[in-house]
Amino acid sequence: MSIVLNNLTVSYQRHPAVHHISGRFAEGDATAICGPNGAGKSTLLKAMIGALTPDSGNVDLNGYRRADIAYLPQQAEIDRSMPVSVLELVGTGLWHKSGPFGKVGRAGVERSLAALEQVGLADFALRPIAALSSGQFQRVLFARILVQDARLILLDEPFNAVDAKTTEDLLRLVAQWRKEGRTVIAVLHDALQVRTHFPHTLLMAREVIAWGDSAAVLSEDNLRRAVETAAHWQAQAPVCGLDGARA
Ligand SMILES: Nc1ncnc2c1ncn2[C@@H]1O[C@H](COP(=O)(O)OP(=O)(O)OP(=O)(O)O)[C@@H](O)[C@H]1O
Repeated sequence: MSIVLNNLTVSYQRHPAVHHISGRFAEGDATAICGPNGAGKSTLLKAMIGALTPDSGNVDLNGYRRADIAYLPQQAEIDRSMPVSVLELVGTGLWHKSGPFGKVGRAGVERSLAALEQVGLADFALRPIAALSSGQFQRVLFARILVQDARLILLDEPFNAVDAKTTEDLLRLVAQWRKEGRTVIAVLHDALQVRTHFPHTLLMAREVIAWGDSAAVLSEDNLRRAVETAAHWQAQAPVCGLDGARA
């Protein structure tokens, strides 16, 4: 079962952010989505979860329902002033079982605590989420994905503003998800990370620049083409750096 993009176009106020993209994400595979700032990467993920409606084309989820998809937005999109504890936030990962206002129950609490243990934050359960550092908060969001137990995991820049140790720990979870046969799709800017942990890459600049084996896709030539394509509609366009840094 794979996820297929059929000639997908998604626009904001009729300006396409994703333009005629076709291709497929294989079941159980880990794919990175790379490209310059403003290339439409986040827009693509939002279209995949149904938060944005395509102007044309479609996303064929091949039977995945919304409850089968765990989606991690960019941290900047999450309101951390919400008065909820770490444990409560992790428990919302069970929403597809408990309903939006439902109680998670003892089993749910235990599952959430186990997930927090797995991300190294067992002692943080009762703290307010506002009191966490960026890296700790990202660990909590990964714990939420663990309890959600989704077949398809979409991550938008999951290691942004996260230190090396936390990134390493969270990448271990990604490796575990791959072993468990889950499909992982992550927007990333670090080419070294992509090559090491994600066998396939979609390099995009509104349209597909290249899609396939990560090492081949992240060639200097393709990265240059991504920047050039983006330069038509953007003054500045950083892209995956070959040295692993955000160029
Ligand atoms: N809510 C919105 N309303 C209008 N335009 C938007 C909106 N969100 C994104 N855009 C525009 O759509 C384009 C693609 O944005 P998107 O956030 O998908 O890119 P991205 O590749 O994820 O970028 P980045 O690497 O900077 O996160 C950009 O030109 C952006 O300005």
